[in-house]
This record gives sequence, structure tokens and C-alpha cells, in this order.
Amino acid sequence: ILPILSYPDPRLRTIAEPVKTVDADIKQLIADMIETMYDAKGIGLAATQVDRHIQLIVMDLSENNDSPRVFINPKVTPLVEDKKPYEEGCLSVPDVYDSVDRPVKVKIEALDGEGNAFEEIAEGLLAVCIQHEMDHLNGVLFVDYLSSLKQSRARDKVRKYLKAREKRVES
Ligand SMILES: O=C(O)C[C@@H](Cc1ccccc1)[C@H](O)SCc1ccccc1
Ligand SMILES: [Zn+2]
Repeated sequence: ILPILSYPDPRLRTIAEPVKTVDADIKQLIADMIETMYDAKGIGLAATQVDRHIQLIVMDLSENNDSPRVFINPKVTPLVEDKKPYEEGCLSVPDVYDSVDRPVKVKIEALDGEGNAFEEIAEGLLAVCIQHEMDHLNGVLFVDYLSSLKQSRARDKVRKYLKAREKRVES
């Protein structure tokens, strides 16, 4: 299980580098990120969130959390102007949920966990999640789209959440 960085940690603002070769180290990181994502009850996780600044995303949108997906050096292109709001959360901004508008249909070009290139048209939750994760690789958090009042409330909520969690661990 890898530690997940919490907002407003500046390391979350790092721009991720492309992955050169899908070697054993990358494959180990992929396995660790998938384990970390399941442990944190997330459906997506970007390498940035575990302080590894490479273009790598893991995701599992399945019911029984048994079909993890890997996106390496992903490129996401909106296919329509139409945007829809979705109540987003983020493992790096615990206990904060708010509505974000994003393009409803995108094209994803990436390498899979074996380093093979693939292309996919995404709509629905996959489109929302891949855009949320892509933002992480570009140092962007979903709270950046909210008003400054909501951003300061988010900082307070995360601070309180982390303090309470520290107490739980002590007890
Ligand atoms: O990147 C993350 O922090 C994991 C995100 C992925 C996500 C964000 C917004 C919308 C969809 C996915 C979430 O924390 S995973 C938790 C979650 C689960 C179901 C629906 C929304 C969020
Ligand atoms: Zn997130």
C-alpha cells in the first residue's frame, strides 16, 4: 500500500513525465497502485497521487473490483463540445465532493500494462474518471474548478479529516 498525497501538498502540482519503457519497476508500481486504489476504495488513481511523477493511471470501474485497467502515457481528446456535471470526489481531497462539468465523450490513446498501444472512445463514468486522472498528471485537482470560497472550505475539511484520522490511528 502506497501513501496517497493530500491536498494542498505542492507535490500534487508536479507535471508527470512520459514513461520510456514498461519495465519491471513500472509493472511493480502498477501492482502497488492497484492495491492502493482498492484499499482506498477509489475507482481511479494517478501516479502523481503516490508521489511518482510519471504518466501512469490505474482504474477499475467494475462492480466486483476485479478488472483493473492501466493507461500509460495517455492522451485524452474531447470529441464533443457538450459538457455534463458530475459529483466528483478525490482520494487526495478526502471528504470533499462537488460538481464538475466535463466533456461527455472523449478519445483515449494510451499504452496498456504490457506497453501495447490502444485507442478507446469513452463516455459516462469512464470519460469523467479518465479526465479527472489526466488532470492529476498535469498537476490539476478537481477543486481547482470550484469557487475560491469552496476551495478554502475544502482545505479546512481536509485538514480536519487528516487530524481526525491521525487521532484514530493513535487510539
Ligand atoms: O483520482 C482519484 O482521486 C480517484 C477518484 C476517481 C474519480 C473522481 C471523480 C469521478 C470519478 C472517479 C475517486 O476518488 S474514486 C472514489 C469515487 C468512487 C465512485 C464515484 C466517484 C468517486
Ligand atoms: Zn483525484
